[in-house]
Amino acid sequence: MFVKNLSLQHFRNYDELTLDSFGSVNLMIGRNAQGKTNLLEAIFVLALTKSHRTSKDKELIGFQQNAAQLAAEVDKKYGAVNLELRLSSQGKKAKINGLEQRKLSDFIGALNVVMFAPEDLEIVKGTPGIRRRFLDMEIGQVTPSYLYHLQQYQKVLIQRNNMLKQSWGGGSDMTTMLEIWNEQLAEHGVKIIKKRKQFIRKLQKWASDIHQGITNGTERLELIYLPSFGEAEEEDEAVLLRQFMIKLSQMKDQEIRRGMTLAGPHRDDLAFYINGKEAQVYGSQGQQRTTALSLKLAEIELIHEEIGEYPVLLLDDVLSELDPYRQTQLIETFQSKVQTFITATGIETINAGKLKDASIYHVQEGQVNS
Ligand SMILES: Nc1ncnc2c1ncn2[C@@H]1O[C@H](COP(=O)(O)OP(=O)(O)OP(=O)(O)O)[C@@H](O)[C@H]1O
Repeated sequence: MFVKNLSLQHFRNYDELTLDSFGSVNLMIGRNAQGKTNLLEAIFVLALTKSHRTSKDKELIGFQQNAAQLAAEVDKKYGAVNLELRLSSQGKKAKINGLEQRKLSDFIGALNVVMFAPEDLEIVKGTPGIRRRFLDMEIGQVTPSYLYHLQQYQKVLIQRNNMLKQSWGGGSDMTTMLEIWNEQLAEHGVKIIKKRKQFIRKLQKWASDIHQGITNGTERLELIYLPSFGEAEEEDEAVLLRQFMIKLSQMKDQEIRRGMTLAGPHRDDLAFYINGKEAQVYGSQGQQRTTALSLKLAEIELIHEEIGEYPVLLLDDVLSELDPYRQTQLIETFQSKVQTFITATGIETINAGKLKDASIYHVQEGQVNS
């Protein structure tokens, strides 16, 4: 997959911008707060209709503006596609080749990206919610139906939680309503859990190989899914459905007392183990960073395996954070097979000698010069 060009209107600090003829490796150089990350973010938003760093679309729209427009032409295995996305307070409008898409999930996946940014360390170190967001974003990119089930699940979850909060005292009316919600929750929840398990199993395969390579064979990385019920290995939908329903009925009294849903994919987590020890608890900062890097590199391979072509790689301010060995390892992974966009404050901060034929862009106060 190859992003040929990008145009932005009222996106972050870009009033009007058109960049043509991107190369295989594109280096965005500039001082802090000039708009380098905003460029990578724009490509990310065109892929997922969401930012990697904020859930508030309003922040993406230029100050004093009502709407932002993003567009790019992407070369894919089966031809070129034109992507357009408009963000405004009324919502999002997405077009592929000029045709408006009824559902955003029909737009997501036309462009695939893998973003690696300093905050990805939080996938290893941070709260379970960050890991679930990581899983949801990554699976959603390659499996649009996952996003549908996620949306439906979240709707049911809100309604079910509202009912639990209203504390009807657990009478028979409530029991009947709960049973209806339970069925809907489990129907969508099971699809989400199954996909997450499959994704983690495949990601584990790539990530552990890559991690071994980066650490010269000294570290064995394992990814372990921590479901809120049942066994991590169970992937049979009928079994999962039964287990989910049983768990919900076991938790009923506790849920009424606490006024919230206590089992389901919204309570799942993912753990990383290095040589048998949990990285979040025992890993050094360096090991946690390498784990995040292995995950991202694994994603590149996984997307390739799933859709038959490589995603676009977005490296935001990360090369300078890696030691020369890891930088080289990373560069060798993407060089000549994955189109890459890299931000850095100065060319001297990265091992530019290893980068072949990089196109260089200078970013200053929302203006870009090549
Ligand atoms: N909605 C917005 N409208 C206008 N400008 C914005 C908006 N959001 C952020 N900015 C501006 O964008 C700039 C930050 O851009 P960006 O995050 O791309 O920085 P950067 O060049 O990657 O810097 P660093 O190297 O520090 O990460 C800031 O000047 C900020 O004021």
